[in-house]
Amino acid sequence: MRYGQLVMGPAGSGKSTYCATMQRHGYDDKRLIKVVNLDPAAETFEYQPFIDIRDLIQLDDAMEDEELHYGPNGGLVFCIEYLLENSDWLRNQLCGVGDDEDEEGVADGVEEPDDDYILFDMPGQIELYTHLKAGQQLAKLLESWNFRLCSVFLVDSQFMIDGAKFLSGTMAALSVMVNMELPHVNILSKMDLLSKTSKGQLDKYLEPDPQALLGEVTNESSWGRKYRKLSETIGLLIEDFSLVRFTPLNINDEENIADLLLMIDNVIQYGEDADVKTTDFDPPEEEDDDDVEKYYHD
Ligand SMILES: Nc1nc2c(ncn2[C@@H]2O[C@H](COP(=O)(O)OP(=O)(O)OP(=O)(O)O)[C@@H](O)[C@H]2O)c(=O)[nH]1
Ligand SMILES: [Mg+2]
Repeated sequence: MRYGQLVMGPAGSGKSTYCATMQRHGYDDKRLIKVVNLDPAAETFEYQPFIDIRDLIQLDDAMEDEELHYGPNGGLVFCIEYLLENSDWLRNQLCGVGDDEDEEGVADGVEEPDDDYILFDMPGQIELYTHLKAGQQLAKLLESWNFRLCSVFLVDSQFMIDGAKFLSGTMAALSVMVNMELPHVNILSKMDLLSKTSKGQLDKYLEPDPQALLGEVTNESSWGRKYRKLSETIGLLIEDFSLVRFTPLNINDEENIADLLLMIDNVIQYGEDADVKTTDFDPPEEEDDDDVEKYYHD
């Protein structure tokens, strides 16, 4: 089994910084956390990439191509689709097969390494995860290569300190959750940049009281007043089903980083395999009640 976090979020929300922070935290803990850069437009980052999509395709390739003629946004989507079409390349890289061996296709005999822990630093093109299928296809591909995955969705905390923004950030997180169909963790990034007052404002939303929150949303603008009932219903829905929760991250606070990593480890059941009991006794047919009872009891 291998473990992976798909690190997603809007442009500039702190994805690459999060990956670098986790990798450094891992080093300090003598734990190897690899990072794969899947952003073809990335220029610099502070982590050591284990694999870099730019070795396969760069955004400029898609934009400068005479036939494709993409702008930056369409170009980015094209690059990710190109990666999915050339998934052999990614699989070879993930299995540590060098480029010169690629010619022979994916080496069928190549074993996937065990216990790898990999963060996938994704592009800030939110539609890849909210409604396009590319994000989900990548997840399915990785799962077929033995990865146990979790979505990690970052939202900049500076954009979450009033009711209307909080509601729209929450809806974005919800659409990623629904579209990706993976265990999901939301992070409020850049907490170190919030003033004391803003932190206080944010606290109110972290344990949301929809009435207080929506009172604010709905009084703010004429739109808010007009659609008061709609906003209230959305707020109550999120509250009732505990659909969306955010965990704050201050990258200067080691304890905060450690707690967050532990939480995500639990979500992907990293390190728990030793406790998983398996059985080679096939579940019996439903009709035989005694056998069914014995199986589950055992
Ligand atoms: N102070 C502070 N700055 C941060 C933090 N996270 C990111 N930044 C800054 O915010 C900017 C964007 O951060 P990135 O990590 O590149 O964000 P990203 O989500 O990878 O951006 P794209 O890949 O362009 O979508 C950079 O200038 C970072 O230094 C944080 O936790 N604290
Ligand atoms: Mg980035």
